[in-house]
Formats: sequence, structure tokens, C-alpha cells
Amino acid sequence: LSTEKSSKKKKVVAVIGGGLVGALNACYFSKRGFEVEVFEYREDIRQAKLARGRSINLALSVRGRQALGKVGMEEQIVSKGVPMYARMIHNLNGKQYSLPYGKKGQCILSVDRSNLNRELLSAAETYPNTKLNFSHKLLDWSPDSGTMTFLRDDGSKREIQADLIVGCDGAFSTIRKQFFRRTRFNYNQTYIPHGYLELTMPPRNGDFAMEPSYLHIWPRNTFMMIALPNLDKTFTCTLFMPFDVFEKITTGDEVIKFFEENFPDAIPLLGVDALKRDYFRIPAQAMVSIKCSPYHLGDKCVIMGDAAHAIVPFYGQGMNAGFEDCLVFDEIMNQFSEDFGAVLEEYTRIRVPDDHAIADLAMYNYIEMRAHVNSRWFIFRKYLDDMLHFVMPKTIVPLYTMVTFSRTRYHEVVKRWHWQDKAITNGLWFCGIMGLAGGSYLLFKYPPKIPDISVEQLQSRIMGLKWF
Ligand SMILES: Cc1cc2nc3c(=O)[nH]c(=O)nc-3n(C[C@H](O)[C@H](O)[C@H](O)COP(=O)(O)OP(=O)(O)OC[C@H]3O[C@@H](n4cnc5c(N)ncnc54)[C@H](O)[C@@H]3O)c2cc1C
Ligand SMILES: COc1ccc2c(c1)CN(c1nc(C(=O)N(C)c3cc(Cl)c(F)cc3C(=O)O)c(Cl)s1)C2
Repeated sequence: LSTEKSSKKKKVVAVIGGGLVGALNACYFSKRGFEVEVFEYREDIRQAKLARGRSINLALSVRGRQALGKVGMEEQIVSKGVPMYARMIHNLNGKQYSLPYGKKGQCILSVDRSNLNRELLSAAETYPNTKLNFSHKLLDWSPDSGTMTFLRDDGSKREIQADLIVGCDGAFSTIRKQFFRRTRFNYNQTYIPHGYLELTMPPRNGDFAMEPSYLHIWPRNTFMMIALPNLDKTFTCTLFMPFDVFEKITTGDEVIKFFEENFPDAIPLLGVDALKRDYFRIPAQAMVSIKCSPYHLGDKCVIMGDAAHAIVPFYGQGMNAGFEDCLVFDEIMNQFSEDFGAVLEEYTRIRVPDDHAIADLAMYNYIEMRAHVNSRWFIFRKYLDDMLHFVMPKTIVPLYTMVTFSRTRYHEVVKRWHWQDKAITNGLWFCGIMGLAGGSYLLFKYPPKIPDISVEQLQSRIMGLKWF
């Protein structure tokens, strides 16, 4: 009798989108031994001889690092990141204040977006069961048949089937479009009135133009600029402003005038001519916040990263949350022994509250910073948070610490933050009332010596101002 080995053919997983989350997800599924096909609209960015133009960078923190670690990529990526141990707040008068992120050694990393994407794609490609298909644009797909239709750069079309479709095709996801046909699919999106523009701050005398191990911030209420360092000793500055302000600045001189009023210390570092040129190179980009649920369709399709939750960048968490999506999904795959129906349902149940929470936190921080965060307020709040944390380390943990330096589930961070806020407010009320009670008790117990003079004498002294 031939003992035919039941050749259990591994299932095919199609990852749509070869961006940061898609490339990392490909590593996760490949590591599990699935047949993985990645379909990316753009050409292979590792081949494109992009002139080493501006490098766009991102803040990588604990959640993203742990997700990279699970597929053995953490060290490789961290080694090419620039550590930022503190914020450097730039005052309007040019004074700078540094605010550490935490205990000694605690830092976030500034990583180059394109390099990160390239390294993750190459890591996915090292798995023999993984194929990367570039210049493949997903036109549409059918939830009934699971068939996906791709347009290739020679204009030809290609139909593909898979056992699992993982939509990592970003904020304007094509995969997500089919979710709208499903009953009870919830979706909302908000464009904020601010846009962003990236400027490059070149090295000065061959070295960083500012202190490199910091996330530099110029908080100016409705405006804000931040700068993250790059390995090539440049800084990528991101300017956040309302679109109607961007639209009012139409000439180089108006740019300089605006910077003289709001970011005077940055002008010599950016360079007047470079600033006038770079400012108009590309128009300000929009920022959108997208929340939706569920994240899956049956046992066939799941969306992750910006395709599931595009968030405003005011916590530096979008990529970190997307990377954490991959990690959480992988943990659930273990729990449910890769039974896609059970895994996808559990993934939505677990992950939707967390990704919605970080979307809300990022939007809250945007509104707070736009409303009343200038340098003084920013510094005061951080000192208050850190002082309370020092006094009651187990009770009060700063919000940014829970978001950026822990893997506390985002929705639990929000719950804890509300609880802490109530505790601090009650605590301040308690101190106030105790102070009042204590004061009145002391006044009662040790009444101040009132000179025994008549009312008339007192009046004449007040009138005559004879205070001796
Ligand atoms: C100004 C700014 C600053 C930010 N700073 C930070 C930060 O400091 N830290 C942080 O963690 N996050 C940050 N983010 C968020 C971060 O950039 C995103 O969360 C992250 O890029 C999401 O990755 P993704 O792979 O889900 O989506 P994307 O990076 O958008 O990748 C989607 C991929 O899918 C491809 N694609 C799209 N449609 C199709 C299609 N139809 N067919 C085939 N392929 C398709 C695209 O070409 C792309 O490669 C920032 C965002 C902005 C805007
Ligand atoms: C590349 O483009 C971008 C754009 C925005 C960000 C980043 C990279 C990285 N970002 C980080 N934000 C935090 C944070 O928790 N908070 C509350 C902050 C929020 C703002 Cl808006 C800020 F300016 C400083 C802090 C701060 O605390 O330093 C980190 Cl921690 S990292 C925001």
C-alpha cells in the first residue's frame, strides 16, 4: 500500500499593499509557512534609483519595536534609527527646554520611512514561500468568489484567488471598499483643517544643525513644527498649519516673514533660500482620521494598518499601531490554531476598541495642542505629569508614557487616563478643601491678636493711614 503522505497544501495568503504594514505582515505570514503573495501598486522601491532626496522619517516606539522583534527585525531597524531621549521645546524667544521621555535610556527612534519599507520587503523576500508582485494595482475584488483583479503596468489584467486576503492598502484602501456592501459596516472619516509640509534642515559645518538626540518641537497653538533627526545628519521638519494659513503664504518673502514671526530660530538653520524653495516644492498634504468596524469579512478578508485605521499623526503612533496589528493578529492565530473564521472574528473583537482608542487619543491631542499648547503650557503639563508620576509612580502614569513606552492596550490606556484625571481632580479638590478646613481650624484655634481699640479709633487710623 503506498503510504501517500497527505500533502496538506499550505494556504495562500494575498497581502494587498507593500507599504510598511503590508511588508511586515508578509514576514509574519511567511514565517508561518503560508504561500504569501504581496501585491503592490508602486514599482519596487528598492530598484527605483530615487535620488537621495528628502528622507521622510517616523517615530518608532515600543509597540512597533516589539512587532518587528517577533520576526527578528528589531535590531536591524533600530541600528538604523536615531534615538531621541527627550523633546527639545523651542520658545518663540529662541530659548530651548529639554523634557526627557522617561528614565535614563528610555527613547523613541527616528527611522527613515523608505529604508524601513525596503528592509521589510527584502526580509519578506528571504522566505522561499513569498513572492512580491510590484506594479500590480488592485482594481476590485469579489467577497463572494474571493477573486481579485489587478491592473499591471503593461495595461494587462490579472485575476488572483487566495484563501485569505489581507488588506494593507492604506487610508484609501480598495479592499475596504467592498466592506461597505456588508450590512452593519460602520465607517467614519474626518479631514482635519490642518495640513502638513516637510522641510529638510541640512547639516551645518558637517554636523547636525541642532542637538541630534531630541524630537524638536516648536509648539505655537494653531501652528506647530517638529523636527526628527536622520542618519545623514539632516533633520526632517514637519510644519503643521491650517490650510487657510498655507493658502495665504504665496511668495518666498511671505514665507520668511511668517517664519520670522513664529519660528525665528529655525530660519538660519533651514537657510533662507532653501526655505523659500522647499516650502513651495509640493503643496501641503491633508490628514485624515478614519475609523471603521468590523475589520474582517467572513473567513476571507481582514484589513490592517491605515486601511483599517488612518489616524492623525499627533502621537506618532500610526505605523506603531499598524505594526502592533500584525503582532496581535499573530497572537490570535496561535490561540485559534490558524482557523481563519475564528481568528478574524476574534481579531475584530480585540483590535477595534484599541485602534479606535488611539485614533481618538491622537485627535484629542491634535485639538489640545492646537487650542492651548504653546511652549509654556507644554512644559508645565509635562512637569506636572512627571512630578505626579514621581510622587505616585504606581498611581499616576503620564498618558504619553502609556501610549509610547508600553504595550498597555490602547483602550485600557484611555480608561486609565480618565481614572487618573478624575483622581488628580479629586485630589486637587481634596487638597483645596483640606487647606480651607485646616486654615479655618488654625484661625479658630489661634485667633490673630486684634488690637483692643474701638471701632471709631480703627476708622480714624484707616482714614488717617496712621499705621504705627
Ligand atoms: C505627517 C505624518 C507623520 C507621521 N508620523 C508617524 C510617526 O512618527 N510614527 C508612526 O508610527 N506613524 C506615523 N505616521 C503614520 C504612518 O505613516 C502610517 O500609519 C503608515 O504609513 C501606515 O502604513 P500602511 O502600510 O498601513 O499604509 P501605507 O504606508 O499607506 O501603505 C499602503 C501601501 O499600499 C499600496 N496600495 C494602495 N492602494 C493599492 C492598490 N489598490 N493596489 C495595490 N497596492 C496599493 C500603496 O502603494 C502603499 O505602498 C505619520 C503619518 C503622517 C501623515
Ligand atoms: C514625523 O512626523 C511626526 C508628526 C507628529 C509626531 C511625530 C512625528 C512623533 N510624535 C510623537 N508624539 C509623542 C507624544 O506622545 N506626544 C504627546 C507628542 C505629540 C506631539 Cl504632536 C509632539 F509634537 C510631541 C509629543 C511628545 O510628547 O514628544 C511622542 Cl512620545 S513621539 C508626534
